[in-house]
Amino acid sequence: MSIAARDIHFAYHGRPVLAGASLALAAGERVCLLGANGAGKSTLLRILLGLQRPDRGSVTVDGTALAGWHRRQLARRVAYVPQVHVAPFPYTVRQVALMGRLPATGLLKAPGAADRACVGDILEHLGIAHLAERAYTEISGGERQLTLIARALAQEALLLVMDEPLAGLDYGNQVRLLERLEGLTGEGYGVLMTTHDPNQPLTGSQRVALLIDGRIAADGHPHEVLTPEAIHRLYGVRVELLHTADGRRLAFRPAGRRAAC
Ligand SMILES: Nc1ncnc2c1ncn2[C@@H]1O[C@H](COP(=O)(O)OP(=O)(O)OP(=O)(O)O)[C@@H](O)[C@H]1O
Repeated sequence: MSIAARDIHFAYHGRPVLAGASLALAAGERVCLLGANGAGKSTLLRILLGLQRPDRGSVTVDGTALAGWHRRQLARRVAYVPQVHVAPFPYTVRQVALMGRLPATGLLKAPGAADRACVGDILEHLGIAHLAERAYTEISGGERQLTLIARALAQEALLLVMDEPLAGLDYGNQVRLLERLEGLTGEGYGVLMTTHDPNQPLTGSQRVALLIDGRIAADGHPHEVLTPEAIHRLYGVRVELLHTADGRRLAFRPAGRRAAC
């Protein structure tokens, strides 16, 4: 299963944002999309999901143009995990996750026993079963992110598109969420996520794509794509790459800084 955007052009009110961007995601891989603020990452994700129509270019799911998919069929292949938001009503975690069953049950039917069992299994699998009856408005940002992932998994989609899933999470929750995402890709899910931290794809991502000047300027293994030169092109800052004693890539840090003892 795969989703692919090819040669996407898009402008808001005549102001170009995307100018020939191409990006694909297949089941079983984790891809990080990096780009400066305003580069067009969220716009590209929305176009991939069919939430915004490109001015030019095509998006296909399993080789078929988005327009050829029924909305409900598509929802069972590709799921969107938005940035953590506060829900207007205090739905419980279980109710939020159950919303993911809508494409399967239809709007007019209440979820049945099989839907409830499916959601129960997913909450268990993601380690948040103990939160099932808690209000979504009264749990932490990390727990909300996991609840939104549970909703996406309940959709039965194999491809997950996530807009800055790590934003606002403390370090512990970032590590735990990344471990969960790694587990999901190991189970065959495809994960496309945006991030602002160039260190994050150094662990666990199979691919990283750089969105610069409206195009994907590089797309490949993080070790090949993420260089100090690439970080300079992306963000306009000079960095150096730190290595472990045995030569593995560890992290970027601003160039010229002395290490703390
Ligand atoms: N609805 C809109 N109407 C007009 N301009 C928009 C709209 N949404 C986004 N833009 C503009 O399009 C550009 C790309 O926005 P987008 O949100 O896709 O970037 P981004 O890379 O996700 O940014 P960030 O990292 O800051 O979230 C920005 O300059 C933004 O101001």
